[in-house]
Amino acid sequence: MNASSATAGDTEGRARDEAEHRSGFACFVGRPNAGKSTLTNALVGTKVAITSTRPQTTRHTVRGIVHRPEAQLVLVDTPGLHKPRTLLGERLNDVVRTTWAEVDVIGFCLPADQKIGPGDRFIAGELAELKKRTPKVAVVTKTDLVSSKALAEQLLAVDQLGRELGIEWAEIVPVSATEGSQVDLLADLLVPLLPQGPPLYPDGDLTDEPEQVMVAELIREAALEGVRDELPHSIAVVVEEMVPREDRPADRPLLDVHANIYIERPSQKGIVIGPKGKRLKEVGSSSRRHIEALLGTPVYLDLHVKVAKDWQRDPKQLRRLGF
Ligand SMILES: Nc1nc2c(ncn2[C@@H]2O[C@H](COP(=O)(O)OP(=O)(O)OP(=O)(O)O)[C@@H](O)[C@H]2O)c(=O)[nH]1
Repeated sequence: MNASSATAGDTEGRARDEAEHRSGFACFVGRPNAGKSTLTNALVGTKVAITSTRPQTTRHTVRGIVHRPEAQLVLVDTPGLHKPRTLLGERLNDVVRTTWAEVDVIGFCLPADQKIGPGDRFIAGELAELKKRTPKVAVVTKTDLVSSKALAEQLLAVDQLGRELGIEWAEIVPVSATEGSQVDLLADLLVPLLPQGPPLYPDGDLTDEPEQVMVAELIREAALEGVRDELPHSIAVVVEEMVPREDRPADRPLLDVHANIYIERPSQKGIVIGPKGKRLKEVGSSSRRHIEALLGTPVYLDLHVKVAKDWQRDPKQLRRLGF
């Protein structure tokens, strides 16, 4: 084979590869605590979405990106859809619906260890109403927590739920995100449901969430650890500034991060700060470690606690806090 025919063959091969490449957006929906964030992390292979044992901790739409030679799957992680009680709750549900309308495939997460309940039916009902014919994959999560008999029953129940509501599942996939079981299989099954197209993001990108938002989420996650049950929904974090410290030697950089933790009532200040500032210090040092790991640079973290009175019910404050 001479040089020119080899080149022509290569070009053809590349054109064929590009024609077969698939790319698109997927989102996981499901009731709070269904395991959506953990699954996103397991698929992407790094900590991009915030997980916690508390429900409704994912406020921002975080994208994780799964890179495959033949496909790129962009995961959009939404807050849990739930019956709204406050203005914030309504806004969150709007975010969820807007996301659903934009993605190429929806993964509906149902935990294997809990019977299908009203929360799941509420979401399934909304999915059935979706006008666009977006493929829906039922993902039965946390399979490590149940016996194979219980899992089989749950898979049947999910199938039945689809029949009742007129949803045609493209697939029903059992996974365990914490054990990494069937996670790759799920990606394999999602890819063919994406439209053909070139990669949407540069190779190697894991998320396009602005760094400041991710840093704020890491601080909020740390601030939520071990606090009273009513507090989580009252905390918002805004990173005001991230600037490299001047006059540092090139081999010893330092990034100054200034962030505010907002609470709703003055009475909550003590909970966040703790006796003699002990809790706030812990929040600072634990989130700083995560931020340094995320950004790959030493960080000086300057944290302040501020009261934004009843921010969840105030449209102006919600906008300022990024909702
Ligand atoms: N045993 C087990 N636990 C899991 C698995 N996936 C998630 N969890 C746990 O379930 C809890 C909730 O998981 P998340 O991923 O935060 O759930 P989520 O659906 O994103 O929750 P929201 O942000 O509230 O909507 C956490 O304590 C996870 O560690 C799994 O595969 N196995």
